[in-house]
Amino acid sequence: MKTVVLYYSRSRKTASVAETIAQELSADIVEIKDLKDRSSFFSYLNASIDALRENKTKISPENIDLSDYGLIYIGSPTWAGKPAPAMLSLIDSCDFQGKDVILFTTMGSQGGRTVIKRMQEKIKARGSRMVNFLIIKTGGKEISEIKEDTRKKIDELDLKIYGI
Ligand SMILES: Cc1cc2nc3c(=O)[nH]c(=O)nc-3n(C[C@H](O)[C@H](O)[C@H](O)COP(=O)(O)O)c2cc1C
Repeated sequence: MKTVVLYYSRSRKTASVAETIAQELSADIVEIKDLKDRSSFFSYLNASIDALRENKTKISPENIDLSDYGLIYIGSPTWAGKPAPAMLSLIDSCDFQGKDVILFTTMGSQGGRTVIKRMQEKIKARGSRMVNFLIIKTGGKEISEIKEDTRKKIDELDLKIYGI
């Protein structure tokens, strides 16, 4: 059973978690891009509003063929206690029927639980089940620390036993 890691990342923190997971688990990895420019400091407020309202956004790739995969990791940063719009848009556009899913989120300090809960509801409605989840705190941390924290979590949660 093949594993894939799908993620969105605005400032590369969720990307570093996703890359560590893919490396440790020898999984495929796909980055989802949000076609709305969210790079400037001023887009922060808009990004939070979009997340809070669960506004859809245009993404690339628009959807992903998951038929080769049995286990799917889905990762998003925490935005105003919600998943980033790119990941909710992706979940709505892919076929998750019968898949096992492990969700992960990064956050500065708080709100990760509600992100996991919301993504869990969304994937359940699309016919898959969450088998585990990870929340990684990134506030004040270097990328190397975030990667180390991710490796520790992978061991702690025994994530290598899934998808064998
Ligand atoms: C629009 C926006 C909203 C955010 N809201 C929260 C939040 O509610 N709680 C929190 O702990 N961090 C919040 N953060 C911080 C990010 O969740 C955190 O820095 C995350 O690791 C960034 O991931 P990324 O580098 O993959 O984009 C927010 C960041 C942005 C840009």
